[in-house]
Formats: sequence, structure tokens, C-alpha cells
Amino acid sequence: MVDSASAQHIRLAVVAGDGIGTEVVEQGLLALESALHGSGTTVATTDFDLGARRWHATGETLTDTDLDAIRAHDAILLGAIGDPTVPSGVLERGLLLKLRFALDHYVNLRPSKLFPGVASPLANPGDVDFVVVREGTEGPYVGNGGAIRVGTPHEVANEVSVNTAFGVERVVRDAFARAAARPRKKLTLVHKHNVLVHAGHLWRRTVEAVNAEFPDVTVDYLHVDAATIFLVTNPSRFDVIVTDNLFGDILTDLAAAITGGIGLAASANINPDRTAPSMFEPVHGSAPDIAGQGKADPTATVLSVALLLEHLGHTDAARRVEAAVAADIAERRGAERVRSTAEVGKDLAARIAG
Ligand SMILES: NC(=O)C1=CN([C@@H]2O[C@H](COP(=O)(O)OP(=O)(O)OC[C@H]3O[C@@H](n4cnc5c(N)ncnc54)[C@H](O)[C@@H]3O)[C@@H](O)[C@H]2O)C=CC1
Ligand SMILES: CC(C)CC(=O)C(=O)O
Ligand SMILES: [Mg+2]
Repeated sequence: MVDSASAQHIRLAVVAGDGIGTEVVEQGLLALESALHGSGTTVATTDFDLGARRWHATGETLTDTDLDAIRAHDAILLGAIGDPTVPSGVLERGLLLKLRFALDHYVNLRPSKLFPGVASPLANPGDVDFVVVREGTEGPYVGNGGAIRVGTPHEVANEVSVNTAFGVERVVRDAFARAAARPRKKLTLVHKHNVLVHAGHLWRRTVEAVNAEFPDVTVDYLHVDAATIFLVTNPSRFDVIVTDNLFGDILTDLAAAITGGIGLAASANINPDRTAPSMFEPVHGSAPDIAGQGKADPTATVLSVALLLEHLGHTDAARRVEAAVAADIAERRGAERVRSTAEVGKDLAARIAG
């Protein structure tokens, strides 16, 4: 199928990672191949052996050499990182977050859409179609902390959230631009400025200041605890949400749950300045409880491939992937048989091919 984007050669770094990461990435790559078939655009993939296996074998998570090699690509497709045999945090911090920070993925974009036919746990979900713009390089995830007297009754453990005017402003501006480009033009800042007064007020002031550049955008504010209420009772009130790294992480698992489950939730870690490749991955983790059983839904990864295609200018191909997913999802409800990861991937690839 011919795409509107001019033919490209895409150098794709593939980090399948741990657990179900390897299973879903395989299906994501099938979808990508199917979406670009006949377009003249070619894809050359480089597999990066990163994750638990590598750590056990070498003690390495992500070396400078790995990073340099990854930088030489146009985009990254990532499955999931994290394994119960590795101390919690080693791979998540030393690999996943390191990639996001080093490649300056300051916009962590997480769309939430209730596809027609999808069963939501909400009785009356309404028309749910919003996007969370989660800050991706700051907040409590930067590793600014420490603990003293560890393991004693007098232990003190700190995890300091870092919020810079530079970092907040650039992600807020991106969120405003996204809101301005959407029909409803509404931006909701989610924070907790009644308690987190230093960071919260920086976010609030920044949103107020940048709003002057986007006068068409209506601004709303919710404390994060209240936001969890409205995500369940009235999710259609949201259009674009902008929030920090931690709140965005939590809210997007909830957003996934109300829109059909974590197996459908896609994300993009975007470097808007294009100084390094952006990274596309499902919202979910490595799901050790179902790993290796062919039970993982690869749809989130396939939808992440749509975000990747869009980012690289292959808009038509991205729309075809989304349409294939929508059509597949519409037929899932009441289906007699649960399909395996590979079967869903194969069906999606066939639908994309048309
Ligand atoms: N981006 C990433 O690589 C992420 C990594 N993690 C890591 O993954 C590991 C497991 O974390 P959890 O908190 O259990 O979160 P998780 O997202 O891996 O799993 C939560 C629940 O959702 C289910 N699930 C997840 N993806 C699914 C899919 N595609 N299809 C069907 N069911 C699916 C799992 O079976 C599990 O019951 C940890 O090491 C964690 O740090 C967690 C979140 C994101
Ligand atoms: C494992 C964390 C570092 C990341 C996470 O949960 C996420 O980005 O959704
Ligand atoms: Mg998460």
C-alpha cells in the first residue's frame, strides 16, 4: 500500500527486554512490516540484548556503547523491562529510565481511547478519548534520594522529586500544542499543589504562563486524588492531561483499565527536538505472571507501532494500523475462543495488509 510519506529507510532499534516483552515485540514487528509493505519504505532492525539475561551474564544494564549504538537509529521499539530474578529497580532504573533520560524523552505520550465494542468496567463510560502527556525525564524518578540507617528501626529513606522550570515548561508547552490541535482544546493539569507546594506551584504557574500563548485552550486543574475519581466516574471530561512523571505513571494504568485493559494501552517516549530517537512501547510491564504462556495481548505494542509510524511521518500507515486494531477489537466481545499472543498478532497483521 502506498503511503503519503516519502519512502524512507527506517533504522529501528529493538529492545524486546524481559518477560512478555519478547512476545509482544515480535507481533509489533509483524504489524510494522505489514503496514509498510509495498510502500517503498524499508526497515532495518537491530536487536539489543538488554534486560535480565544480559544482567545475569555480565552485570551490565545499559552501557555507553549500547547507548551510542541506539542513538544511531531512527526510533526504538521496546517491549518491557523488569524481571523477578533481578533486584527491583536495577533494570527499571539502570535500563528503562536511563534510556528515557539519556535520550531526552521528555514527552511520555499515553493516549486513552475506548474503542467501540470494548468492554469497560465502567457502567456508562461515555465517549472516552483523551491523551496523557506525562513528563518523562524529571520528578521523583530521577534517582535523587538515598537512605540512611538502612534496615534499622531508624531508617530514613528519601526520594526527592526534581522539577525544573526548563523541564516543566517544555512539557507543558508540548501539551498545550497537542490540546490546541484537538477539537475540544482542553488541558487538565493534574498535580497536588495543595500539599506539594514547591513543585505543584511551579507546575501551576507554568501552565498559567504558557496558556497566554494558547488562548483557545481551556485550562482545568485537578488534584491527583480527585483526578482518579473523575477517571472512573466521568472520564469523558478529559481531553489532554499534563502531569508529572509519577502521577502520569499511575494515572495511565488506571486509564488503561477503564478503556479495555492494560493489554491495549500504547505509549510513546518522545524527544520532540529529535536530538535522539524516540521510543515506542506498551504501557504495561513484563508481566512475569503470564510470561512465556502466549497469553499476553500484543495490541498495546501494535498500537505503539502506530505511534511510531506517525512520529516518522507515515500517517496513512499509522491510521491503517489503528483501523485494523479497532476492527479486531470490535469482534473480540463475546468471541468463543481466546486467541494466543501470536494469533492476535497474525490476525492484526492480516487486517493491516487489508
Ligand atoms: N515499561 C516497562 O518496561 C515497565 C516495566 N514494569 C516492570 O514489569 C514488571 C512487572 O510489573 P507489574 O507491576 O506486574 O506490571 P505489569 O504491567 O507487568 O502487569 C500488571 C498486570 O497486567 C497484566 N498484563 C500486563 N501486560 C499485559 C498484556 N499485554 N496482556 C495481558 N495482560 C497483561 C499482567 O499479567 C499483570 O497481571 C516489574 O519488574 C516492573 O518494574 C512495569 C511497568 C512498565
Ligand atoms: C517501570 C517504571 C520505570 C516505568 C513504568 O511503570 C511506566 O513507565 O509505566
Ligand atoms: Mg507504569
